[in-house]
Amino acid sequence: MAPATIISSSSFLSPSLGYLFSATNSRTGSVGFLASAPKFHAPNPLTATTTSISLSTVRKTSRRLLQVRSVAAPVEDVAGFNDMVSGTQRKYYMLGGKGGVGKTSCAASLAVKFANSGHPTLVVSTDPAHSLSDSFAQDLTGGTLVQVEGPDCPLFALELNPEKAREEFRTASQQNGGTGVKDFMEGMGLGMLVDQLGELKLGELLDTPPPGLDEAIAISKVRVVIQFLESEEYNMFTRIVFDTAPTGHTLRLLSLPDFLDASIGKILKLRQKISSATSAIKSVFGQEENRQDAADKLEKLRERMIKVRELFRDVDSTEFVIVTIPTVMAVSEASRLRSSLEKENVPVKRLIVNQILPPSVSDCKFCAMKRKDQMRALDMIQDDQELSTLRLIKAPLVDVEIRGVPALKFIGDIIWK
Ligand SMILES: Nc1ncnc2c1ncn2[C@@H]1O[C@H](COP(=O)(O)OP(=O)(O)OP(=O)(O)O)[C@@H](O)[C@H]1O
Repeated sequence: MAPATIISSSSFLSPSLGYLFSATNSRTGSVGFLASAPKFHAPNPLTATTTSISLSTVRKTSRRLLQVRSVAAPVEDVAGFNDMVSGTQRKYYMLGGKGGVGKTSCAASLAVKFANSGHPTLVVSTDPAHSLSDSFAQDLTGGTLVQVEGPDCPLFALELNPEKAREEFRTASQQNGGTGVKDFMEGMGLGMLVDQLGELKLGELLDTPPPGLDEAIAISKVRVVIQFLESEEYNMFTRIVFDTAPTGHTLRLLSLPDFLDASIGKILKLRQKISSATSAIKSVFGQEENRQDAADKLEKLRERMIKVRELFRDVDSTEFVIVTIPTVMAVSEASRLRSSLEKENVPVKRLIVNQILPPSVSDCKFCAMKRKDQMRALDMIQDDQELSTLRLIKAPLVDVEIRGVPALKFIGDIIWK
């Protein structure tokens, strides 16, 4: 058998995890890692067997591997990271998939990698069940930008709070002293049309929003944040990474801008029709200002929705990265997600298959079974017409919890090459 070439290696000292070490073998694709000072177990990258070695040996080996890398090895371009990192124009990456597959870990590690590659980066969570704080091991709650400590370049994080955004939207849509959709509609001069508008489900939309609206509002808030970032003070961000909610939420979110645009468009048209006829009466009752204000707010919401839709579909600046794990269920969901994204014209180029069992020469019965299942799921991807055309990024299951910037850098260096 031809000797393996070590093509990459990395190491870091994590306060909570001890000294971690990784090396990738170009022949087997195996990733060896995990060591905890002063003695630890690490798979030997050359033989894929586990050896007990000391920290100083790891340091020496690590140095040697880095030398090998810098002298002989071409950098593997599995994820096409060079392409992702090149250029200083702003790019948006949305990571999404089934619940629990590792979306947050992949999004956070990408953000760290961008920041360490020289891009001032913002990572935003639109998942109502945020885990960015857990992932970065730092309190990022509160709905405002928080700087993440550790990366070379500025990295900021934002956990959007849909509840808060909905409250703000609700307040904005209410008339003086009024509550709920009826007053809002009356404020729009559309009180008498509430019944006819039932078909537009506006009442439902505002009083009991369908799942996904929270996120749409949150995303529209993102747009506001982005506009804010576009101000001189914040125009430094060149990469924005979104950690999205699980598939169902995200799909509804992607189709919502169209739905809202159409609904709001119809409402505004109706309002226009009746406004000239009733303006005299309205001014007698002194409500014209409020009505105009409500109409302006609705129009602004519509404009934001259009911008969100454009953002989702702009091939030059935006990409949706699907994250999955090698199980039949997760792959099937990833396939459906790709197909739905395609229908929505959302650009997708990459698929991460996360938590793949690293190679081993001595599988236990459980691992052997698990590996077989994973192989089946990976074969499924090859045969799937939605997924087989995507750039496949295989990420190993690591034996530590991916928490904190050093751990994210570690996994990021494996995934994003
Ligand atoms: N490659 C991996 N190896 C080992 N553990 C992993 C890997 N990827 C993710 N994990 C772990 O799996 C758990 C879930 O990961 P993560 O929070 O990133 O998933 P998620 O898809 O964002 O979840 P949710 O849908 O709940 O938001 C975390 O504990 C994370 O550390």
